[in-house]
Amino acid sequence: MDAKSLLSVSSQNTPIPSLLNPKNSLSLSLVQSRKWVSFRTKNLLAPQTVRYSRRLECINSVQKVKHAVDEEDTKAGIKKKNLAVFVSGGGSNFRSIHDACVGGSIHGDVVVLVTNKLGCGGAEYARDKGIPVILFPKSKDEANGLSPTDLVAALRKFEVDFILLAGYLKLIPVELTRAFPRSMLNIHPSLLPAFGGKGYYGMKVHNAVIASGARYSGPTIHFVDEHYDTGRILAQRVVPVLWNDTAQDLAARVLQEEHRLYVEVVAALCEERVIWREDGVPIIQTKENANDYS
Ligand SMILES: Nc1nc2c(c(=O)[nH]1)N[C@@H](CN(C=O)c1ccc(C(=O)N[C@@H](CCC(=O)O)C(=O)O)cc1)CN2
Ligand SMILES: NCC(=O)N[C@@H]1O[C@H](COP(=O)([O-])[O-])[C@@H](O)[C@H]1O
Repeated sequence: MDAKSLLSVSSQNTPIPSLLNPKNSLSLSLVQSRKWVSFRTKNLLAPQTVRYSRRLECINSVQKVKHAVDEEDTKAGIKKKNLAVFVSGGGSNFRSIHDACVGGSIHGDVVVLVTNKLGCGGAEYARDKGIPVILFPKSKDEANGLSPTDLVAALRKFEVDFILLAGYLKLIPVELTRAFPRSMLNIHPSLLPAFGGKGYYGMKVHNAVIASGARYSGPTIHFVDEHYDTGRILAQRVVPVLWNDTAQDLAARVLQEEHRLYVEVVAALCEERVIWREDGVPIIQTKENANDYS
């Protein structure tokens, strides 16, 4: 079945997640599994799809177009990275990262979205952008969710390089942390290790910070291990906590900084500028000076 017929097939909501995976180009495979959640194709002409439709139109000179696409896929000899984003809520960090990928400031593509809430804002945004959505984990009210081993297999099929947790509220099982060593990040809305761990998510974090009288807060981005919020810290930003701040005021100030920080850090990750110090602490090589780290 060639790509064009796959495109028409997808309009019947048949899942063809690999369609948007740049690695599959014209030899697209149809994923025959009732467990995939298909994506809406109404806005299939999202930027990355326009690039593929150009490839479809130039089928007779695929070598020239493919070469052009390959140039887009490598930057200074570095392969473009495939990203999986995990969300449970509105997905504003996911949108920031996706926008940065489309705009080119992140040398990556969001190839799949994973969520435990199919109706959340992040999943809706993904479907509107033609990004495949996977339900994880299985639960009593979402029986169609994937098991950890099925999820690892699905992420391998998408050739995912990095996993980015962005407001995902379930514990990532050890099957995933072992399958993606030093390749999974999470963003947390406090200066870890303070105000982290089980029970610390969303507004609960900001309420605790305000109640503690802390004068500073801010986002932390860390690698993910098998426990909540204990992985190696990669980046932090500090924002002030004002004397008359409500938890909502603080949440908004931290979230604004999250959007900036996550895009900066994922850009460094995709450009292979994350280095591991001998003591196991990850650091970021600055874009401007290869001898300077943050
Ligand atoms: N293995 C890991 N999994 C996850 C991590 C991690 O560091 N390692 N980070 C979290 C994100 N997170 C904080 O950044 C976090 C999310 C949720 C919770 C929590 O207490 N969840 C509740 C359930 C909430 C719900 O279902 O609505 C709970 O487990 O009781 C703490 C921290 C993502 N996964
Ligand atoms: N402990 C995890 C946690 O609390 N994560 C937080 O959830 C929010 C998700 O917002 P978003 O869905 O708009 O990106 C963000 O503030 C993120 O730091």
